[in-house]
Amino acid sequence: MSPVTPFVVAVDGPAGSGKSSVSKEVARRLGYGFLDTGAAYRALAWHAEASGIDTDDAASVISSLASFDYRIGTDPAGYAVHVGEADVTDAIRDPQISAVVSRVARVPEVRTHLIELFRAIMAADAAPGIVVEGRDITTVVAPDAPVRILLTASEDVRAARRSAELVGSSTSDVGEQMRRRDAADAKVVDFMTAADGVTTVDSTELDFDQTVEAVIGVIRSSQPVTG
Ligand SMILES: Nc1ncnc2c1ncn2[C@@H]1O[C@H](COP(=O)(O)OP(=O)(O)OP(=O)(O)O)[C@@H](O)[C@H]1O
Ligand SMILES: Nc1ccn([C@@H]2O[C@H](COP(=O)(O)O)[C@@H](O)[C@H]2O)c(=O)n1
Repeated sequence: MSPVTPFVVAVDGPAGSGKSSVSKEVARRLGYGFLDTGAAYRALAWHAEASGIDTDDAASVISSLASFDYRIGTDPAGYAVHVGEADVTDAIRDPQISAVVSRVARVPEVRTHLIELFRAIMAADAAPGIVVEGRDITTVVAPDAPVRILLTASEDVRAARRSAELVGSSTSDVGEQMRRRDAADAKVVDFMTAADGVTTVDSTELDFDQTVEAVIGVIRSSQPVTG
């Protein structure tokens, strides 16, 4: 296993639970790096579609890894995702990518390849800590992280928050797409129940700032008091 930076904050949870937005803000406030792992699966789905590959065909998806020139920064203030020369930061959020991303994420060779990449990024990060978020971070990518959090919220609240971002989409359609993606992803990894040693932060009744503070509270309570 590759080495990881000394202070990793691992965050997982279901779709729309706030993993990326909350983790990014936590990292910004603490001066930590931020790694959005879902962006890599999304970018690979984008790359496969852009290359005319059938994302249902695992062998073709695996072969697309050879030309997958993926780059993501860890500065929470300068978040950007590139595949080759293309800036795909916005394109990978398209509902069309959300609809197919689970197909590439279920391929074991893809997961092995990307998990190695995530561990290398974590190990190379120069910040004093790094907040890493995605479906399997507390259980597979960084099971030994000193802080492990399952960020969640009720299905209705998650659907309402996500649909508020998407112009022209009803909450019920968005909720249905999230349910479908969570069901597909849950066949690969469990992100609905907290594993041993993982702290649950439920933001159903919290606003964004309260959720960020709750996560920072968990991080602070897990650090030894000095001085
Ligand atoms: N506590 C909160 N209160 C209000 N809005 C929130 C809260 N937490 C997150 N949000 C908002 O909910 C939306 C979904 O959050 P985000 O995209 O970070 O979720 P995610 O878990 O990364 O989703 P996905 O796995 O689908 O990428 C965003 O618009 C975010 O600003
Ligand atoms: N650690 C991860 C992260 C993501 N995935 C897959 O990617 C999809 C998109 O992730 P978002 O966090 O951006 O929503 C997600 O639905 C999973 O299919 C993963 O498998 N493991």
